[in-house]
Amino acid sequence: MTARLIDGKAFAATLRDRVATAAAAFARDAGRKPGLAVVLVGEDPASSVYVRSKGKATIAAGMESFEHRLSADVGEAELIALVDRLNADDSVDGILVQLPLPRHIDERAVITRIDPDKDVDGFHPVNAGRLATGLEGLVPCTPLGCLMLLQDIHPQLAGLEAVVIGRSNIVGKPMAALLLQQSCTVTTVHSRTRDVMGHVRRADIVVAAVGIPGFVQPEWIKPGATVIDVGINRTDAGLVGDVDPGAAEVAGAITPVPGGVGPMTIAVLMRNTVVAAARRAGVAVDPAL
Ligand SMILES: NC(=O)C1=CN([C@@H]2O[C@H](COP(=O)(O)OP(=O)(O)OC[C@H]3O[C@@H](n4cnc5c(N)ncnc54)[C@H](OP(=O)(O)O)[C@@H]3O)[C@@H](O)[C@H]2O)C=CC1
Ligand SMILES: Nc1nc(=O)c2c([nH]1)NC[C@@H]1CN(c3ccc(C(=O)N[C@@H](CCC(=O)O)C(=O)O)cc3)C=[N+]21
Ligand SMILES: [Mg+2]
Repeated sequence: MTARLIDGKAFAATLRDRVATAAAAFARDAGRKPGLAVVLVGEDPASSVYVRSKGKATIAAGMESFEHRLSADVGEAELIALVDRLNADDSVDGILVQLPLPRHIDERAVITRIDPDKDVDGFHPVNAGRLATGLEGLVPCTPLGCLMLLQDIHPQLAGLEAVVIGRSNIVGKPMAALLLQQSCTVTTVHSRTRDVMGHVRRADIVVAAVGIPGFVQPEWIKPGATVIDVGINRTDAGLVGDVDPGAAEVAGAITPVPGGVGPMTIAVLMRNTVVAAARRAGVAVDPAL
């Protein structure tokens, strides 16, 4: 058996089309375009590439893009002052501070400074709390993109066994919260879990967010399970995921790397920006977005 490949790139393109339609409706109703501010500190080449592709996607969706590039030695106070200005700027609906930040800057201090209603990454503890308690908020882009792919394959997620590998605040924890909200039976495993394989073997849905190339072995996968590979690892062999490619011979459906979750992350960022704009302006937005 060979798994169906989940085409995240194509799915992301359809989501970006719907976002563009919603952005145009917003512009008509609110008299201005939705605006996304992206802040990049330092010149890490990979981060630079992401920031450029976010800027392009923002403009292609009919939204305003504000890029702020600061030098690697910028002080924490100066970065926080920029966040304060973006919070106060009415043309800015979404604020994204590219992570990781240089070591001399306290990431937490910067993220908690962002207005939660402009926090399109969904990283602010207020948005984490809203997600955990079922309140309307902004949901982290990568896990929400994974959920959209999963819902496409499993219109009924309720009752399915889901195993999330990894417990970071930006992927694993919000992914588990979203699956729980969908009434999956959710297990989160991490580096201190005694028998990772034993948990993964029971799963109808596996989401791998570990950061170790090829970590998830084909033998761990229950035949027919759906596998979402969040991993983005740069190796000598190129960009690889957290799942061994052999898993495609066992799974029912699997996301490729590249072309799986990565493009969804950017498309959901666009989606979150229009949603944030509509809520801030008090205008309607397509509830299916
Ligand atoms: N496609 C996209 O858009 C995105 C992709 N990524 C990618 O996803 C991956 C995960 O990212 P992120 O969550 O930020 O990574 P983190 O490093 O923050 O978290 C990794 C998690 O994996 C767990 N882990 C590490 N080793 C093991 C092990 N041997 N067994 C079980 N669990 C283990 C860690 O456990 P513990 O908590 O105990 O340390 C931790 O919870 C990376 O490859 C990253 O590049 C990330 C964001 C967006
Ligand atoms: N505040 C913040 N928010 C983020 O969302 C954020 C961040 N910081 N820091 C870095 C990570 C990583 N991330 C990715 C986005 C898109 C792809 C993506 O589009 N990947 C393509 C391939 C791109 C390539 O070839 O390099 C793919 O998987 O097909 C990957 C990774 C967002 N992140
Ligand atoms: Mg730091």
